[in-house]
Amino acid sequence: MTVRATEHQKPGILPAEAISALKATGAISCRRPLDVDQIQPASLDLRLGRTAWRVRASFLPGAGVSVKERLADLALHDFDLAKGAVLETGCVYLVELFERLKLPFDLAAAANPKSSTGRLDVFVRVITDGARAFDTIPTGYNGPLYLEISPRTFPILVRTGSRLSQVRFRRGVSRLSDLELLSLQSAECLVDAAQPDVAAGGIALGVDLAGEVIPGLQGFRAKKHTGVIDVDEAGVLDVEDFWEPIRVRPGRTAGLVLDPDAFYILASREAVHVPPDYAAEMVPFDPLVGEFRVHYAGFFDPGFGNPAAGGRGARAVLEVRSREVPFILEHGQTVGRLVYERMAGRPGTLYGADMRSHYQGQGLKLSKHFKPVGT
Ligand SMILES: Nc1ccn([C@H]2C[C@H](O)[C@@H](COP(=O)(O)OP(=O)(O)OP(=O)(O)O)O2)c(=O)n1
Repeated sequence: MTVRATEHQKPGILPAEAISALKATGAISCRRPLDVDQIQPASLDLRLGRTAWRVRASFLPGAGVSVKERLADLALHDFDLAKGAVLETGCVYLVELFERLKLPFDLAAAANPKSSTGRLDVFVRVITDGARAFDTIPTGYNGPLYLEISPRTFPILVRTGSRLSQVRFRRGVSRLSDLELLSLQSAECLVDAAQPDVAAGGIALGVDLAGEVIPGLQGFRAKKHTGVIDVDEAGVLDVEDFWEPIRVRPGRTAGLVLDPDAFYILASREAVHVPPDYAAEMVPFDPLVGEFRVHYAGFFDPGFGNPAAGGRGARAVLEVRSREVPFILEHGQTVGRLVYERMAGRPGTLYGADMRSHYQGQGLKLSKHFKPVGT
């Protein structure tokens, strides 16, 4: 007898409704009730708990060792986040999250910084007890979650309940092959490129350095020695206090020399679209191209850029840093790949259908903390 797979049993990324069901069955538990908007179309935002530890260095506990055991050696001091605290650049902090997981044996989870966190150049990664890899929570994991936080450019003000990271739940294998990706590209136009480049399970994204998104503007370079950014306050900061605009120089080749000490916000040349039954993730274009790194935050929600959810194709935001040496980026150069995965079911609310979505239909967009510029 064949049993018809229900939405909650099908392979794929779990939609909001199935994430709610995990909460109901105790696979997700929290020390305080979920915030109303904490479950997103294909992910759950994770909240900072009360205590932060400043640690000597980033670490992975390794098999059989708990994070608390490692903290006994590595913590320099701890402090309370209840009334808010500033996390300084160049330091590594660890915070226990409110959410705990007790995953069934057919469900794994993967964490990623929220887009707003990546756009501020705050490096965050989830670790678990016994972890041998960051941001990876294996099937059957039963235990607490911790967030490593390391602000790179701006000092940030965080508090208990701040949401810097998010987690997706995945059943089985749901990634599209190159062939499936090509056929979805012709049916749905995932990336509006004249000649889409599909390889290694991803579709290539290039960088716009010709000022096609906001005329005359290539992007933004972060200023140094700035004030503090409150991660929970949207739309309040003046762009010029934190960013220098990088302008296109008429008559010059559209390129940009990346300074290894600087952080840049750029936009993809192509508009991106995620159909409602899929979720996407931006991955580095080629790990062998080690000169620069694009993006820390790579989850793209079902409905991003989709007409059904008020989008009309939206640019991906590229968070870019050069590594050891200055590196020249050229207009249109491939900087990342979007991989697409099937959803286990279509989420009831798509990204952008809700007024709280900050980046639907975006052009070259800084994080939500800044007053809007351009598009
Ligand atoms: N490098 C990236 C990563 C993501 N996104 C887009 C696709 C996502 O669907 C959208 C929102 O991502 P998050 O949910 O991570 O962002 P926030 O939670 O910070 O924003 P919001 O408050 O709008 O949910 O941003 C992007 O343009 N460029």
